[in-house]
Amino acid sequence: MVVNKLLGLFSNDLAIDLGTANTLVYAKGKGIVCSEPSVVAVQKDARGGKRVKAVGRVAKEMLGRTPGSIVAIRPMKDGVIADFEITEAMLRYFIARAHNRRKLMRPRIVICVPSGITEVEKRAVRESAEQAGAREVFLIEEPMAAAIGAGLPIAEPSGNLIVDVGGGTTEVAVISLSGIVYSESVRVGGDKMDEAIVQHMKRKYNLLVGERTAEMIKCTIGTAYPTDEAMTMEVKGRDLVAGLPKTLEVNSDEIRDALQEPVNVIVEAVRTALERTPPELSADIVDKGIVLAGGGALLKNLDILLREETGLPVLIADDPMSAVVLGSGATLDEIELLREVADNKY
Ligand SMILES: Nc1ncnc2c1ncn2[C@@H]1O[C@H](COP(=O)(O)OP(=O)(O)OP(=O)(O)O)[C@@H](O)[C@H]1O
Repeated sequence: MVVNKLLGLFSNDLAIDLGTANTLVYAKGKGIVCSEPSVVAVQKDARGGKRVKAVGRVAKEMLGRTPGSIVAIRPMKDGVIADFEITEAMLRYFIARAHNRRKLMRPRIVICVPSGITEVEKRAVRESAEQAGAREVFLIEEPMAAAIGAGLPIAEPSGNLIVDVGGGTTEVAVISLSGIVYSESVRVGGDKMDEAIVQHMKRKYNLLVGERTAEMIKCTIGTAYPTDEAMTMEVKGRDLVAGLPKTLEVNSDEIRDALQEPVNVIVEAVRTALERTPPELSADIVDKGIVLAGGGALLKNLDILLREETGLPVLIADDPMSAVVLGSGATLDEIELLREVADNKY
């Protein structure tokens, strides 16, 4: 135990939740050392070359606010790498940050990937991490990491249903005996909810709002199921007819209607998982209920809606946004667990 602790102190192994919305890094022996939006601001020069100007929170501030020569990019889209080069630059930056920019031995890295991604996409993630300096790369499927991070007894011969609602994807998985018995990944998550709010503002008010404003509306007054009292907030955007900045008030009922379509896709994915779960494991889930993780789990009353729709108890993980990185971080301390749950097809 003491030896393990000491090894942890000197090791530079990392676990990374490379998410569509946020990237979290866990360093062995230290815990979460970095949690930043997955955004990179790139400056283009006259010859078409690209230079990374900012990464993370600073780059997210620039989204939708950049002059012509700078672009703020989200290199991950729908849970997968949309821009390989920028993802690699982002990973390199986060790895350096996690190590306080000290050049140490090349780390062993555990990276979480959505369960629905193809072998080609997996190879892209693996190569990105290798290019960014990893000595050895292990891939773990997000719902497995989320289940470990949420403290579910994944190794027991008993069914656990985990729903991880991220920015780009929602992963629904039934886990038993350290394996995924059934999984469903839909490319709908927080981003699609933001898009639905942008569309609603355009359609109903002729008001153009940016994705950051839409996200703020969702996090402030967005709900999946009616609340006791309606909430309101002021929203600023650009009037599409007059072309001028405008402020107006929106309420939680209309935002709930706007969110209905993406939220229903999530509910349907959970229903499908329940229908396809082997009966013995279904019986376990009836007792233990559904566990929600990922930032989308924080959408108000999503747990209540799922409870109404399935008749099952629904719990939200203690720290839903960190569940995936905490779960993958835990595998750095338990090499046996890592070998059991990692995708070792390479
Ligand atoms: N209070 C809140 N209410 C609703 N949504 C929220 C809240 N807080 C965060 N979110 C949403 O959670 C999403 C980010 O969650 P998370 O960090 O788990 O995703 P990710 O891991 O980056 O994505 P993916 O798993 O798809 O790769 C964003 O869409 C964000 O807007």
